[in-house]
Amino acid sequence: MAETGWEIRMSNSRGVPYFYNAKNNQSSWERPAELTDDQVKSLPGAKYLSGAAAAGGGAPGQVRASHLLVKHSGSRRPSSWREQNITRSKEQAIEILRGYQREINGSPETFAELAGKYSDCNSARNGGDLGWFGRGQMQKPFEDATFALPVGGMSDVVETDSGVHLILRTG
Ligand SMILES: N=C(N)NCCC[C@H](NC(=O)[C@@H]1CCC/C1=C/[C@H](COP(=O)(O)O)NC=O)C(N)=O
Repeated sequence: MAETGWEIRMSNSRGVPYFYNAKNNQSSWERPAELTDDQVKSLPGAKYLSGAAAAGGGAPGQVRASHLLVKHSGSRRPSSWREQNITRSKEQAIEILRGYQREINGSPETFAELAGKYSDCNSARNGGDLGWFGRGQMQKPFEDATFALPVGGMSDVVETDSGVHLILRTG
């Protein structure tokens, strides 16, 4: 809990984040006026905030996305925080990712939770959030898939040299 007592929780009923203060048991759909941008971004649960709310939006032409990456033996770096030496085949990686895709079933909250547990990218610590990026920053298949999604949209399986991904566009 941050020193202010505020944290961000996901409302199951509405499927959107809200602000909760455990110190005085106060909750609010709107961002508390006393919190600065930096304070909001570092609150517990900030990963649930949409792009605009969490990081004050990106520059024009930028998008924001989260991803769930499953690496395989052919990945450019077949190692991650989860597994020192990744030996699964690409086919196995796709099968595993399809399992997560079924469990996510279109829910951004479940996406963030599964990415946080299973993604082979360090962004797992932020529920898969990669922040804002423009064209030319990510590998092309990932960039094209993200820019083709509507905000809130989820990709099918996308392949890059890193492995296989599910992408959720958040901004
Ligand atoms: N701007 C942000 N937040 N970070 C820089 C991203 C650099 C970019 N990365 C990617 O394209 C892969 C695929 C999509 C996400 C991503 C994440 C990779 C995946 O893991 P790795 O294959 O590296 O072990 N981990 C970090 O880079 C690149 N041009 O290589």
